[in-house]
Amino acid sequence: MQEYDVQEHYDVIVVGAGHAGCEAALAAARMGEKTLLLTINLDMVAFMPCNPSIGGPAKGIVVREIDALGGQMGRNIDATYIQMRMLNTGKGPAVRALRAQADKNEYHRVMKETLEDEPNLTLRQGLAEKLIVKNGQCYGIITNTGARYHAQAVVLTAGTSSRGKIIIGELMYSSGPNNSLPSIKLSEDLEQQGFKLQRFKTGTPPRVNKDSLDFSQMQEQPGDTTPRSFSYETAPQDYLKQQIPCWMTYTNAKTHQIIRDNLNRAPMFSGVIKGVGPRYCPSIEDKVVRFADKPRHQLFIEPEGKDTKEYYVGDFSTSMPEEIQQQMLHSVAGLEHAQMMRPGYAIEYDVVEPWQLKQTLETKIIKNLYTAGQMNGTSGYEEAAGQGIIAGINAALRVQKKAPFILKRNEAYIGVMIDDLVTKGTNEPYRLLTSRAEYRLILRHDNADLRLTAKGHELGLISDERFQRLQQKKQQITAEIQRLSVTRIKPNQQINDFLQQKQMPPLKDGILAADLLKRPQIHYTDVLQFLDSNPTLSEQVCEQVEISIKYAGYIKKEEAQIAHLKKLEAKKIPDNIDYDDVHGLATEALQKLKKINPTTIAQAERISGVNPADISILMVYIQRGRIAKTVSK
Ligand SMILES: Cc1cc2nc3c(=O)[nH]c(=O)nc-3n(C[C@H](O)[C@H](O)[C@H](O)COP(=O)(O)OP(=O)(O)OC[C@H]3O[C@@H](n4cnc5c(N)ncnc54)[C@H](O)[C@@H]3O)c2cc1C
Repeated sequence: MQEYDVQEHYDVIVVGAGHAGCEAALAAARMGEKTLLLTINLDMVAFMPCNPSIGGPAKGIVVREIDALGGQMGRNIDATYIQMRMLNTGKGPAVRALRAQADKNEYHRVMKETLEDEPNLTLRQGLAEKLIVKNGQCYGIITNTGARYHAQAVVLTAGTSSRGKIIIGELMYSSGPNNSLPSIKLSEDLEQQGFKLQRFKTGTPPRVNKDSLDFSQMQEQPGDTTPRSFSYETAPQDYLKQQIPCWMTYTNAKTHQIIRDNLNRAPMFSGVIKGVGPRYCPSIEDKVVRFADKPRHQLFIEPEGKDTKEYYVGDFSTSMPEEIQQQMLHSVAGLEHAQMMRPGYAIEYDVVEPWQLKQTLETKIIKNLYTAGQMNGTSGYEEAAGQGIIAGINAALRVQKKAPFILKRNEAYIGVMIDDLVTKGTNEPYRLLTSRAEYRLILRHDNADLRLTAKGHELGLISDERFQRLQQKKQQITAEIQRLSVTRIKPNQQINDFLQQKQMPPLKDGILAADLLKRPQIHYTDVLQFLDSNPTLSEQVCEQVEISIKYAGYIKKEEAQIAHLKKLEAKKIPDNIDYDDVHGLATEALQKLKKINPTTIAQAERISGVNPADISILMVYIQRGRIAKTVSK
């Protein structure tokens, strides 16, 4: 192919308009950089190849974090959802999670429109095959048509297309998701540049036609009657008025028998395919074998949109041959006559081993080259988008010659995820879980704006007006907490009757309003009835007041741990450290420290195989000033 230089000026190039690529490109463009977003197929922008839903435990928090930083995912799902539910409402605030069922085509269409409307952004169809690299620095990409695009920074977000291979029973062929073109040469080029790649796999269930389903045999899963939104910008009057229900049914002994009888025909299960699969989204074959004592597994039957009859059979992901998938479906209550519109399939793809990345998602091997999303070893739209916005921001900051932007573990789930990836690597598709965060009570769904909006504003991604609104909200929360902390409620008939109803002893002396609120089963709105002249506050402010007071003890504990972490984060490891010169390190610690090259003592501590004794040795070495010249990373 004859190559030619494209005569267009770009600062940042983003390859791939999936969930990571859309956020990366929008962030870079909104920060003022001329950005090219190049993708294999414009009809698959922000495409959801698996479950058409956004959010859920931990993932929903990431969507809010993206929104607080000025990203698009929250706004896009608010504009295109067909059902919204808050999960885990009976549990504590740390694990509550918003989840929305998306209209898959609308989600794609609205995101594409947003990209098209973005002033500094050029959206173009094309397949990137090679990087332009000189002296260890990336200057652009070359496409399959020979176009050479130049820029100062490049973000790769190739997703499951990276040397993708689709598997349906005995059928295997080279392909990206949903029969799209695979990205083969870019993978080969990355290997040639010295990157270590590994193979992961994932799967998706069959889709069925609504008209062939018997919903009378399923349980309805309606949306919440009190609507909510992911984005802090979505106004309540824009909430969807008529939600579409999802449905639930179960597998049974017959389904499991069909699966067991055909395990040798499921290559993803039988081991014919070597890629590592997602532990937290196992195929139905996996579940039947791993949990052999379970008589049934839940299946969620979910619409793919409001203008389509296609329904997604959730939790039924499979790589069985098509005919077996039919049999499996027909064994399930309500699906006896299900007409399969698309078979389920598995996909195997390449991943850049993420320890080769810095916390900014810039690669350690090639300067000005960033990678984000599924190609860094994660699984999920939200995980991809969370990395995308960070890579896009850092690419723009590099062009602007400004300091990088890193979210720490105590600041955001996005920070937890990236730190896990670059510090520990991953041997399987990485999914965010609330259990991965050590500061769960601080990294809540409801306070993402309080944690991150100021950062988004500083980066130029949040408007002054939105920032002012946040400042006002903060002031109202502080003032109300202060008021409840000094206002004493005197004992009287009204409060004692109330306490009796709650099976609590009556008040003898007065009680501070905040102390009353700290009691279990007592809410902020309960306390208000015993106070004079209450201020008019938004629901969001009331929620913060209640959580801040009720969980004050736990929050304080986490804050103390964070203070300790900050001390360790402040202890930088010089870039030019020669670990071979640090005597006494255990062999495993030496190898890992050389491989990961941590930037702080806190990060070094989190590397598995680096023990407290190694950390002490390292700290003494650094304190003694054995390093000739300190170069910041
Ligand atoms: C079959 C299947 C099942 C899945 N199941 C689950 C699941 O159960 N749970 C879960 O959490 N996640 C699942 N996922 C993963 C989910 O789809 C991804 O996590 C998410 O889409 C990743 O976003 P991304 O932006 O990183 O990549 P993608 O969404 O894959 O987007 C990558 C984009 O880059 C484009 N591209 C690739 N290479 C090039 C190139 N060389 N030049 C130009 N453009 C390029 C592609 O065309 C695509 O548009 C599944 C994915 C598939 C395909």
